[in-house]
Amino acid sequence: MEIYKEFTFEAAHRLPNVPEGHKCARLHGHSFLVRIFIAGDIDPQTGWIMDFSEVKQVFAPIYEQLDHHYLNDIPGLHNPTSESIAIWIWEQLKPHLSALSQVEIRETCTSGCIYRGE
Ligand SMILES: Nc1nc2c(c(=O)[nH]1)N=C([C@H](O)[C@H](O)COP(=O)(O)OP(=O)(O)OP(=O)(O)O)CN2
Ligand SMILES: [Zn+2]
Repeated sequence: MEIYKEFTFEAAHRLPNVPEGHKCARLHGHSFLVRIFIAGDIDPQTGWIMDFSEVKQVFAPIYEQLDHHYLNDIPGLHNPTSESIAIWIWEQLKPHLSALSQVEIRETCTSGCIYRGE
């Protein structure tokens, strides 16, 4: 079974590698949505896979780096596409959350990506 915890953060970015004239080369912002998925078995004692608040606690320092920041300034996010952000979050989170199974990013209401570590 999988559980997820959802977060939203506000951030600005621009995409430096898009073709000339592409709208995303210009500075703009999004209300990003992040879903952190955890896979595992239900503990018969607690009745849960993991406490949602534990996911929140582990994600907190990563969240602080993202919320109300200019993403291009963050080391490792010089080209902050949804894909790069998902991989960046995965690489920071996985060492602290071994049951992490998926990171989902939604950049707009209609656009996003899912990363499962490969
Ligand atoms: N594969 C990706 N494509 C695009 C990314 C990305 O991260 N990965 N990012 C962007 C821009 O950041 C843009 O802000 C979001 O894209 P888009 O869906 O085109 O935004 P719109 O709100 O304008 O979408 P409409 O459906 O056209 O209204 C671009 N591409
Ligand atoms: Zn954008």
